[in-house]
Amino acid sequence: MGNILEIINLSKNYYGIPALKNVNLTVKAGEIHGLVGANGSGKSTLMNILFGNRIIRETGGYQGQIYHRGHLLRLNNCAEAISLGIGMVHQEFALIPELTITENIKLGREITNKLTNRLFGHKYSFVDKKLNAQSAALILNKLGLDIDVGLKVRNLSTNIKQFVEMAREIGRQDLNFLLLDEPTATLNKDDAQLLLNVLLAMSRAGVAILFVSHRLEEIKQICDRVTVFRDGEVVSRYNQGEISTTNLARDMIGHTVTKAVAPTRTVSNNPAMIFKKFSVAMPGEEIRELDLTVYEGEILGITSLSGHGKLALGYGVMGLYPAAGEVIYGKQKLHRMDSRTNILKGIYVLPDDRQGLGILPEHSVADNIIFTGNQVKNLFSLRLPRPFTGFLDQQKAHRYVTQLVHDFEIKCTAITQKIKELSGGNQQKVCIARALTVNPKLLFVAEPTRGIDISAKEKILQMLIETNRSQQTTIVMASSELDELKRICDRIAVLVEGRLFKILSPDASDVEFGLALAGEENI
Ligand SMILES: Nc1ncnc2c1ncn2[C@@H]1O[C@H](COP(=O)(O)OP(=O)(O)OP(=O)(O)O)[C@@H](O)[C@H]1O
Repeated sequence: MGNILEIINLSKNYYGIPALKNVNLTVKAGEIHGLVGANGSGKSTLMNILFGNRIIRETGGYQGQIYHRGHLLRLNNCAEAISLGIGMVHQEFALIPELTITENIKLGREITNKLTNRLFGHKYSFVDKKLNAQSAALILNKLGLDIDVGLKVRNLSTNIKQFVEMAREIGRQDLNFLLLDEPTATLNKDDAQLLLNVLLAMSRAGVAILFVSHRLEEIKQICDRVTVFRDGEVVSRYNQGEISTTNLARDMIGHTVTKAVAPTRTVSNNPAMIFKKFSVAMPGEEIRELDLTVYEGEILGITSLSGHGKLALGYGVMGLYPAAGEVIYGKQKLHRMDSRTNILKGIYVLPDDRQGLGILPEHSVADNIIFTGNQVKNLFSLRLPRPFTGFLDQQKAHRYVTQLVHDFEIKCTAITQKIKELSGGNQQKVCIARALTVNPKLLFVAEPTRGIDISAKEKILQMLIETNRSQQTTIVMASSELDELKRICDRIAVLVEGRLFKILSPDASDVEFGLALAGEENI
């Protein structure tokens, strides 16, 4: 089969710092080609070049040649890529928040009304809302999602947004080359499998796919070939049959990875937080009348299928979506679901929506790490008498941030670098560093290892365990990564349709979890 894509000696610098060095790569028609590498190794940069993303031109372009179906590719913008049949599913979503799910999926290729087509021509015809909605719902059904397609994207959870992004691309008839930047990062195994099946079907239909994932098992399962990046260079390449997750991990990280595991123990039965008939109206991810007790000092896992509520609990407590019911924290009822009030009480929520809620994009890595700790607890302020309070202790902040950047292996040119210039995984590490800086009594984390490479993932899990054990921080971890939950949690709550279905021990088998996630009792 011929090459859809041929890349010759591709290099890219950002402000003189190399992100890609002499990359050579081919992708054949109908091939699924995996791309793996540690955080900051250049994967998204390559994808952005291939999709004509303007950040590439704004930062000085690239060197080397790219051929798409035999023609030299020189893209000025993403619209040109789309017109050539290239599609992209972004790591950080590229959806229009104010439009509905249908409008996002059908944008630019709406089905128009037959009668007005005949009267005014296609260009001036009315959009057939009903048919568009039916078609969007059908595409989402292929991905296993049953949702009201009239909902605005602004209010959706990250995993539902991921389905919408994917649906927008698979609904295209003209697609010949699809770029996927971690499309399964927000999905649990079952949801991810549905998506992988769709990718396999697309490849059988001749679409070439470049597939970035930190889940090496997925790479092994569906890729015809895989290329490994380290520090912007190709370090190895494997054909299907030769792909082993151990080799991929070794090549991309350069060392072996030790898995974080928390020894089992008995936790206190003092409640840290009690939810009584607690509901959160997060569209597509609602929690309905949840009764749940979180115990002091435990790590409680929360999992569910996509759209069944696992992400909404922390958002509800912080008042980011309308909530109803009762929450008792310690011995007192929480009267206000409000971020600042609750942070002062020792509650902190690390959201999964990094771009929307997690980072201050125009600020430095250092500012992002110390921001909440300093704003709310004055952790880095000079201890001066009034009225001289509020000045930053630069040295203390510098020492602290430098240490965390080292411990978390955050890849940045300096702690003064703007966070928006970091790779996605490195931004996520900064968000976690900020949460741990606040040293909360009760920490809600949602998808903490999303987009994180296999080495840093274990470091983050280890840090959560250490914070829990040494600071007695109670942790509620919402995740689609069952394996991670099983390794670090004391108990795991399974939600079905926004309600607590079951609480399982981390030792429960995958079959028991599978049944619970599907809302079925053990036989
Ligand atoms: N806009 C930018 N300005 C400056 N440097 C950037 C910019 N975007 C990316 N970089 C740098 O280029 C390098 C490669 O980043 P890239 O996002 O391509 O990595 P990645 O392999 O996709 O990582 P991840 O797995 O974390 O998504 C990183 O060192 C990053 O800091």
